Amino acid sequence: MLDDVVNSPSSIFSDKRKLELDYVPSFLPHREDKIKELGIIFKDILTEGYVRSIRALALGKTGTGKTATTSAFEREFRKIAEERGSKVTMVHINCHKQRTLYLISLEIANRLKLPVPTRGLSSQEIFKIIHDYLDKRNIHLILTLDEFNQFIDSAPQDELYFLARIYDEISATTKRISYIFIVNDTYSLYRLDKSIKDHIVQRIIEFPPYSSHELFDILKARAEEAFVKGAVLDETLKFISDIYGNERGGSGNARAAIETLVVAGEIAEKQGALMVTLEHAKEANSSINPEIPQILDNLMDADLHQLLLIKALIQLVKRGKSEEVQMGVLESEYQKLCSEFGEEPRKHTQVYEHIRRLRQYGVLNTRQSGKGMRGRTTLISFTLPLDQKFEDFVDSKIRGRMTSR
Ligand SMILES: Nc1ncnc2c1ncn2[C@@H]1O[C@H](COP(=O)(O)OP(=O)(O)OP(=O)(O)O)[C@@H](O)[C@H]1O
Repeated sequence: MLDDVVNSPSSIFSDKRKLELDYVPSFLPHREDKIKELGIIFKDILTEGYVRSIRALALGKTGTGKTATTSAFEREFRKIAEERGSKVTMVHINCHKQRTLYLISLEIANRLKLPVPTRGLSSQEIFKIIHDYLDKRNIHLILTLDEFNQFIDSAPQDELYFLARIYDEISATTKRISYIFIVNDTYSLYRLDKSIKDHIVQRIIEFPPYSSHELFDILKARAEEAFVKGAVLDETLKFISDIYGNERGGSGNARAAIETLVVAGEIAEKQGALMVTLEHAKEANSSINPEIPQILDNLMDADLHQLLLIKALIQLVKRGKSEEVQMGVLESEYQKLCSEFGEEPRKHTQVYEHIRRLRQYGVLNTRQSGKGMRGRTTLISFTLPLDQKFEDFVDSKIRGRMTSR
């Protein structure tokens, strides 16, 4: 153990990349059964002559391992297919990034290295080209659509219809495209028309929030990969997993737990300590997790523009007399803030969508103004008390988003 400590360039971290959010470890504690479930659902695709399109729905709250698990499944399934000589390819798309059917279709073509003209074709036509390509080469595609609720919430009905009922549009003997839809709340699904829902909600794999002991195992495995051997005490991991453990009122979010561990490690490193102790974890927790753990937890993933909207609201509330701010006022403050940060402000509909999302996260309240005000307008306020810690938290997240570009 001393060898490791002395020879490592950092006395704390041995490989910090292993703590990055998009890193998928080779072993996922408490999710191996979900990988198996996916394997059972998709195994028929490996059989020569299989003609059907399979649909699985991964459902669970934020940080419950949906992305990591489906990515691990894709990696393992690809390997098995290769060993068996079956032609299966996987494309994992985040609907938060590829927000329209057109962008999704282009991204699939791009990942398959399929040249398609970027102008002049509709998304439906691009899908047809993709299907022909798969057909000619006898390939099955498993398309994972991550954060699919974003697509449900923003896509026009006809695009949703096309995606879900693709084989009404493309006539094919062998249905080459199967899906994994990833969704973090059922609210969007309930709103779907039955004619679409039945093609999406077929086989559901649930991802429950993690309990404390599950989070402990996740953190332990991750600490072994990313930290110098013995640098993180078990009591440190236990403290963090108890904060987020679902049965103790926490969110059961592994992302937030890992992020707390990273900050604790950084504090320890800055202090020149050889170990990440309970005190470091406590300090990390209070710096990133003040009074309202669940809300801040949700904000861990917030988009830069959601954070800028929050900052704009903070400024207005601090400046103004009222806790509630009109939508239009917030929007123009946000636009000013964007120009200070050199960011292109988002359009009204997207701003609206961000506000809706922040309301879902529990950060904001919205209500329609009563009769007293000219016309009806949306009034927006914070659900949590404004304090310096919260402001600092938002500022640090904005800095983080700006520097990670
Ligand atoms: N069982 C697990 N073992 C190891 N790491 C995990 C596990 N579950 C989640 N993680 C890690 O926690 C973080 C969040 O997980 P992931 O992104 O898969 O969650 P998610 O359910 O897709 O969340 P969201 O709905 O917010 O996208 C990632 O860094 C992931 O590697």
